[in-house]
Order: sequence, then C-alpha cells, then structure tokens
Amino acid sequence: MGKAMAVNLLRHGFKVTVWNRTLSRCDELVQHGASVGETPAAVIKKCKYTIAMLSDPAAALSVVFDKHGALEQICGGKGYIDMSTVDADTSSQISQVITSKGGSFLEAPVSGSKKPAEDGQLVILAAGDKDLYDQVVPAFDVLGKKSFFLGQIGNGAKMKLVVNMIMGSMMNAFSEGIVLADKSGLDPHTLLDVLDLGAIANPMFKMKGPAMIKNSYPPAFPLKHQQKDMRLALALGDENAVPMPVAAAANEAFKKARSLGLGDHDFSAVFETLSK
Ligand SMILES: NC(=O)C1=CN([C@@H]2O[C@H](COP(=O)(O)OP(=O)(O)OC[C@H]3O[C@@H](n4cnc5c(N)ncnc54)[C@H](OP(=O)(O)O)[C@@H]3O)[C@@H](O)[C@H]2O)C=CC1
Ligand SMILES: O=CCCC(=O)O
Repeated sequence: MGKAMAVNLLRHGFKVTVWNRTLSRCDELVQHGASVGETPAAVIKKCKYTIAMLSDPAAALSVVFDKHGALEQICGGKGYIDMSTVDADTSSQISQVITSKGGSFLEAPVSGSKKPAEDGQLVILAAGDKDLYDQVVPAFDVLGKKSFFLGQIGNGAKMKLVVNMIMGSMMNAFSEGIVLADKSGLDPHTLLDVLDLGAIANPMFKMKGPAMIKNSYPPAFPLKHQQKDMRLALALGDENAVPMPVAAAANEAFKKARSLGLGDHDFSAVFETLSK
C-alpha cells in the first residue's frame, strides 16, 4: 500500500522521501524519483509532512517510539499522518506523544486495496487535527477518490474497523455460498451472475469471485491483516458491549486460514477453510 501511494504522489509532482524497515524495498521508489531516509527520524527531519503506512498497532507504535523513531525529530510545524489500520487506543497514544512535542497528528486509514491505491481511488477516513487535514487535502486528493474528516482522534480508526468487520463477515458468507452452490449441484459462475444482478451486488464479489472459484487468491489485501482487523473490531465490540456473533465466527475462520499458512494470501483465501 505504502509503495503504491508513494508512486502516486511522485507521479503527481510531490517530493517524496521514503523509509521502509527492509530498506531494499525502497529501491523501486528511488527509480520513480524518491529520496531515501535512513530512519523514520531522518524522514521527519527532512519533511514537513510524514505519512506512515504500517502493518499493525505494534509496527505503528514501533516506528514512532523506538530508537531513531519519528518522535526523535517531530516538532512544531511538522505533521504526522498515520494511514495504517490500527485501533483507536494505538492512534491516541501516537497522537498524544506527537502533539506533546508540538507536532500535529492525523489518523487516516483507508478503504480500498492495492489497485485503488495504485489508481488513487482510496477512500480516506481521517480524524484528528483539522488544520493538518486541510493542509494535506491536496495529497489526499491524489491518493483517494474521497476523504472524510470524522472529528476527534479514534473516529477514523473505529470507522475503518467497522467497515472491515463488515467486509470480513461478508467474505465468509460469500465463501459459504460458493461452496454451497457447488456442492448442491449448481454452477458457482451462475451464482456470481445472479448475485451481480441483485440487491447484494458489490465490487468485492465481482472482483474476487471468479478467482476464488479457481482457488486462486492473488494478494491484494493480505489475510493476516484482515484477521488483525477482525480482532481489533471485536475488541471495539467488547468495549461497547456490542454482541457480534457473526464477526466472531468470521474471525475464527480467518484464524483457521492463518493456521493453514494462508496469512500472506489475499483474504479471500478464507474460502480454503471450507474444504480443509
Ligand atoms: N493491502 C490492502 O489492501 C490494504 C491494507 N490496509 C492496511 O494498510 C496497512 C499496510 O498494509 P499492506 O501494505 O497491505 O501491508 P504489508 O504487509 O504489505 O506492509 C506492511 C509494512 O509494514 C512494515 N512493518 C511491519 N512491521 C514493522 C515494524 N515492526 N517496524 C517497522 N515496519 C514494519 C513492513 O516493512 P517490511 O517491508 O520491512 O516488512 C511493510 O512496509 C495495514 O495496516 C493494512 O491493514 C488498508 C487498506 C487496504
Ligand atoms: O483494509 C483493507 C481494505 C481492502 C478493501 O477495502 O478492499
């Protein structure tokens, strides 16, 4: 995601300095015109605005708090925008330390996967510092087709988790439907055609269905991240005493898929749990 987003910014004339834990993964971006910062702190030192796109809460915290992390160089006049999918508490911790050093902070997780990231078609769910939001709208306009400003820190994280909880639950129901159609003697391709014409037609079924029928799961949104999002959404449900039996069952299926070694496949690979 980070690579696709950086390429888009470069294409649209933004000056971009990149860092990645595995630094060699920056090479392709250098070919597109990016400079490399040796550490997160070096990126912050050089740039007025820094965007983070990291796997999970532990990674997001590590890049801020660890040695040579963002916190070492953040100061007044600099903005830090975390676009990773994390929980509200992680986001609040980051916001607190960034602002305590005079920096401004925005959480801005995204809907949309690898292709929308490449095409600048993400949906951006921002919350936090409104001034910073207004300053970075030109970059958001390149990265996404629509940005929402959702108010106080945590609201972006929560909205993202609710959306992904629904998506993960739908993927499980969809998988069961394909298997049920197949095992009961129907053509699963016809099922896709029927679904596509009715009230529950959606881009996810349309894009992923044909590959799933062939047991092919080219990674767009890695299954391990979808399971992380189910886990974080269920924790949000715990906090708010919201019963979520459907999401809990979907989370179990994603955990099972991870145990089968499918974590780096697309999250549609949860389909495999139905035949294993
Ligand atoms: N893929 C998708 O379709 C979407 C993903 N997201 C969210 O965006 C985020 C990134 O997803 P995606 O790009 O797919 O994930 P990837 O697994 O492809 O990339 C994860 C990134 O996090 C880095 N990272 C992991 N752990 C650490 C750590 N401890 N310290 C520093 N860096 C670390 C990795 O570095 P390294 O290269 O060294 O491993 C890599 O750059 C996730 O929060 C995901 O949920 C949101 C919308 C869509
Ligand atoms: O967090 C990942 C979302 C993937 C998508 O919206 O297609």
